[in-house]
Amino acid sequence: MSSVQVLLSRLDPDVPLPAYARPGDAGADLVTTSDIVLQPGERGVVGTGVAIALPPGYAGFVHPRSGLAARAGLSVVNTPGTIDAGYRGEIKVCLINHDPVHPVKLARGDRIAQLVVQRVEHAEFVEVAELDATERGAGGYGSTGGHATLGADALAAGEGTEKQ
Ligand SMILES: O=c1ccn([C@H]2C[C@H](O)[C@@H](COP(=O)(O)OP(=O)(O)OP(=O)(O)O)O2)c(=O)[nH]1
Ligand SMILES: [Mg+2]
Repeated sequence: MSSVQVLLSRLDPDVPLPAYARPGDAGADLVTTSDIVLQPGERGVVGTGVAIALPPGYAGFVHPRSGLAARAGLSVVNTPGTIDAGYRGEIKVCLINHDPVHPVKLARGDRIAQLVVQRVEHAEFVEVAELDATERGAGGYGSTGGHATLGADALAAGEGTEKQ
């Protein structure tokens, strides 16, 4: 995998640097600097103890970890969180407990999210009178079918499709 050098400042001297758990991993794990308990449905912002300077043309995206999501219902509210190249503050993570019953207990140093660094482009928005025609057109939000979790009654009632 190609790599890009990203300057980093540790705001909390005891936290580990973001690290890729395996050589081909896309995300470098981030840890929480604080202990936190999230009740069912509760959210909370935690620090990661690091600030970075991404080169221009790059952005960081804070993704949830799938293991914690599946086992505990833990996710990131604004997934993926966007870290702008110009941002020099501490990377923070807005966690949420989606489990309907059990609290999620996290301890300082736990790996709670992962940072994916990607190249990004700025769009040059060019206004035109009409857009070109495509096969998809304006069809979206399930226009191709595949409502696996919706029953026939719900589909007949139009649930899961855009309301006009
Ligand atoms: O999960 C996240 C998301 C964002 N940020 C920081 C870095 C990012 O560059 C900045 C702004 O994020 P965003 O643009 O998503 O938030 P906003 O609500 O639009 O704030 P702003 O008005 O500062 O852009 O906040 C984080 O630390 N963690
Ligand atoms: Mg913003």
